[in-house]
Amino acid sequence: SSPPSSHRGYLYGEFSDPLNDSVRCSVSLTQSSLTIQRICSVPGRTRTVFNLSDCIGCRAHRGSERADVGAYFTAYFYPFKRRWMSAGLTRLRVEQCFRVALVQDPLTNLREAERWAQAIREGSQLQAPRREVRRPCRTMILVNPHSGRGQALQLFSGHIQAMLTEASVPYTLVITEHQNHARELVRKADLSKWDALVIMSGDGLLFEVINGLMEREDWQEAMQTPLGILPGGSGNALSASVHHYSQ
Ligand SMILES: Nc1ncnc2c1ncn2[C@@H]1O[C@H](COP(=O)(O)OP(=O)(O)OP(=O)(O)O)[C@@H](O)[C@H]1O
Repeated sequence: SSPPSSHRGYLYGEFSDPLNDSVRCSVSLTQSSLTIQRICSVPGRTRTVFNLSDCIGCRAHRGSERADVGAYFTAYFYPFKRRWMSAGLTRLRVEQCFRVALVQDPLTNLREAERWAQAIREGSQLQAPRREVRRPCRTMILVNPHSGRGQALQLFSGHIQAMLTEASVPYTLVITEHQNHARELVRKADLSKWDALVIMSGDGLLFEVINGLMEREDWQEAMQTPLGILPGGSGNALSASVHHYSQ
């Protein structure tokens, strides 16, 4: 890789494809976007632009092979795309990984990958004015394993867990064990430990959590805690309404 130049809000570098070292691309980061241009002699559609407002996170890491001196940074985007055979737009996950091999020293390469990852993370946070929760967002996630067809936990580990890791969201998972478990927990919890409470269930568990918050002595302050709902029930009417009105 050639050494990147940087000045206010701008970073430029040349990296290789992690799967094929001979495929190289130039990457430039501005305050609002990440542009990837494939370096090749054949003209064509080789330029891709990602908005940083669609980026949920970026991490730097070493390769899986010990002998690999290169380091990597991977950015996770969720741009709106048209799903095949579907009329509406939906957010689809796109992962972009780059190999940094400036020098033969793995640590220097890792430091450079970290620098890029941090710049992309900071840029994406600045581009998301609607995100009101602070970062890192310490989250308590309550899952009712019996919600819907009993698949809420499976949905969590299949879809949500990886997104939280990619977005560097530290979380504590609580699997409810009985009716009113969430209500009692929230009523007594030290809410200063959490920046957000997220419920993965149908409507019933959110109802419990709101009741638990309202039953506290400090309910006025407690009700300011950001709440999130991930559809895990059968109907998910509340979750669909919240999503609809938040657009
Ligand atoms: N481990 C548990 N065992 C039994 N009941 C539970 C448990 N955890 C939560 N509950 C209770 O189950 C009720 C129903 O949960 P929830 O609304 O999440 O699922 P659902 O009824 O399947 O979803 P939907 O409302 O979409 O049909 C809640 O009111 C909650 O009190």
